[in-house]
Amino acid sequence: MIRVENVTYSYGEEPILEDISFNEEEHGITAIWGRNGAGKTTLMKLLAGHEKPNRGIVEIMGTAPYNRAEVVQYVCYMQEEHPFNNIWNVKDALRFGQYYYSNWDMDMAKRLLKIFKLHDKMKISKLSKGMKSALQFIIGISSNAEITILDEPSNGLDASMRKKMYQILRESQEEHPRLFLISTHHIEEIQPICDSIVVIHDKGAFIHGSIDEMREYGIWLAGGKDKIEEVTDGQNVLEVSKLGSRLKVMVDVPFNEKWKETASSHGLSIEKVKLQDYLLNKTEEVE
Ligand SMILES: Nc1ncnc2c1ncn2[C@@H]1O[C@H](COP(=O)(O)OP(=O)(O)OP(=O)(O)O)[C@@H](O)[C@H]1O
Repeated sequence: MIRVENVTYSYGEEPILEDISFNEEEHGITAIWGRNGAGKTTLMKLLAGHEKPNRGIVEIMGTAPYNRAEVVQYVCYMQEEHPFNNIWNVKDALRFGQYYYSNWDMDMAKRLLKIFKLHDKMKISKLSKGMKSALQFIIGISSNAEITILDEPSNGLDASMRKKMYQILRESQEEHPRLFLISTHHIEEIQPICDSIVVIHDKGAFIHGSIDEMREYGIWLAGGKDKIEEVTDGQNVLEVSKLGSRLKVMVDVPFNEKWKETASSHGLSIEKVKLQDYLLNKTEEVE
């Protein structure tokens, strides 16, 4: 469905993305995570055909998307600040969706308007940040596009609305299997509904894999300094804090039986690191 091969892209002299590659062959929900300015939006623009790679191949359903109108039949891309016409109301935005996307579901769009407390006649220019995010999300879901790309869809939404959003996303994906690519800073919240994850950092440092595997990684060990040093010898230690004579360290290994036994036999406490903390530390190490 998506092929990105050895892609490099720069706005100026310095590349933002450098020699990145990943394929997405299956339907599902993929989270795109990275720190501010890492290049998430840039990657999404390349996939939606808004930008052209300087080097490498980007393909959507076998076609390079840049400047290809026909790719619209496969891709719905909702940008973070989607440029709606200023004089439009909510109904106009839904009509725009109906016009562009051949599998558009107007009944779904109307149902979602109620859930997110939006009305046909509301002027888009007067919507709050969260309401505008909700409208963009509604268009993304109702498009039923084979590939739906949502840039920071939860921007400005409160916790209860975000919860509804994740639930709708998963249900919609199960009802109409397709590929969602979703950039987010709320990785801890969205990870339970995701199948895979893309982590962008520092140009070429790029990870793509199953979220189940990624979730397994990262443990906290706490206990006596000597014991900690003994068991972490040769391991990738991502964070260290001193608690008097004790140490607490984050180690880049899976939270599995082997490590639970090692911790127990050395009198150390062990805990799983949250995915968000793990990724923050993981992307710290190559800076
Ligand atoms: N049109 C542009 N012209 C020049 N530089 C740009 C342009 N758009 C983005 N950049 C730069 O490219 C880098 C990556 O930006 P991008 O928006 O892709 O990051 P992001 O991961 O989506 O960030 P955020 O999480 O803050 O939204 C940043 O350094 C940004 O300043």
